[in-house]
Amino acid sequence: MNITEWRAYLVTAANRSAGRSTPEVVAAALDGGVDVVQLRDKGVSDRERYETGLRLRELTADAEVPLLVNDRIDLAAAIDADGVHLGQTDLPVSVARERLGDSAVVGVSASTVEQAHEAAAAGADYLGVGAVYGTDSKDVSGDRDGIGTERIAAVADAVDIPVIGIGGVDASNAAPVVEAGATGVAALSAITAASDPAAATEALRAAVAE
Ligand SMILES: Cc1ncc(COP(=O)(O)OP(=O)(O)O)c(N)n1
Ligand SMILES: Cc1nc(C(=O)O)sc1CCOP(=O)(O)O
Ligand SMILES: [Mg+2]
Repeated sequence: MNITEWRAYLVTAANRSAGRSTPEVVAAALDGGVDVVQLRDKGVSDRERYETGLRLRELTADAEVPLLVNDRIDLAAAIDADGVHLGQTDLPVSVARERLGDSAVVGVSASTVEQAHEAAAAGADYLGVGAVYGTDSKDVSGDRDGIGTERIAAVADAVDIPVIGIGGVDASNAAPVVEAGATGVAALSAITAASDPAAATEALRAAVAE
C-alpha cells in the first residue's frame, strides 16, 4: 500500500491501553482495518519493547500492514520493521537511510513549515504533523491548544510528501484534518484507550475516507 493511502495510523501506548497489552490492541486495530502501526510504547524497557515488537511484526506481517518503530533505528532493524518515525531531536533521516536501506519508510515529525521543508529535503517519506488539537498523551507544552488545521494546511501546501495529522484526533474531528490537506490521521488514545479498539479504528478510518 502506498503511504498516500494510509487513512488510519495507530501509534501504540502501553501505558494508555486500558489494561490491555499492546499486541491485544494492535490485533484489534488490525481487525478494524488500521492501515499502519507504529510501536511507540514509551516508558517500557528496551527488552520489553523488543519482545513486543517481535509479536507486532508477526501480527502486522500476517495482515500485510506496515510496522514502523518510533525513535529507535536499532530496534526497527532488530525486529525487521518496515521503517522508523523520527522526531526533531532523534537521529537524522540520513542515518536511518544508511542503517535501514533505501526501501525503508522514514517518517519525520514536523510542526512548522520550516521543519516540514527541512524534513522533505532530507528525504522523509511522510510527515507526522501535530499536535493538531492538543493532546494529553504527550508533553506538547508549546501548543497546549494544538497547532490547528490551519497549520496542517500550511504544511501540506509546502511539501509534496504525505502529511499525517496527529494529536487529539478521533472519529469526531478527523475529517477537518484531511480537508485541510492531510492524507490520513494518527491516533494513540482514540484507539488504545477505546473500549472497543477495533470499532474505534473502523470509525476513525471511515471518518477519513468520507
Ligand atoms: C505519526 C507520528 N507523528 C508524530 C510523532 C511524534 O514523534 P516525536 O516527535 O519523535 O515524539 P515522540 O513520539 O518520540 O514522543 C509520532 N511518534 N508519530
Ligand atoms: C505521539 C504524539 N506526537 C504528537 C506530535 O504532535 O508530534 S502528538 C502525540 C500524541 C498523540 O496522542 P493522542 O492521539 O492520544 O492525542
Ligand atoms: Mg521521538
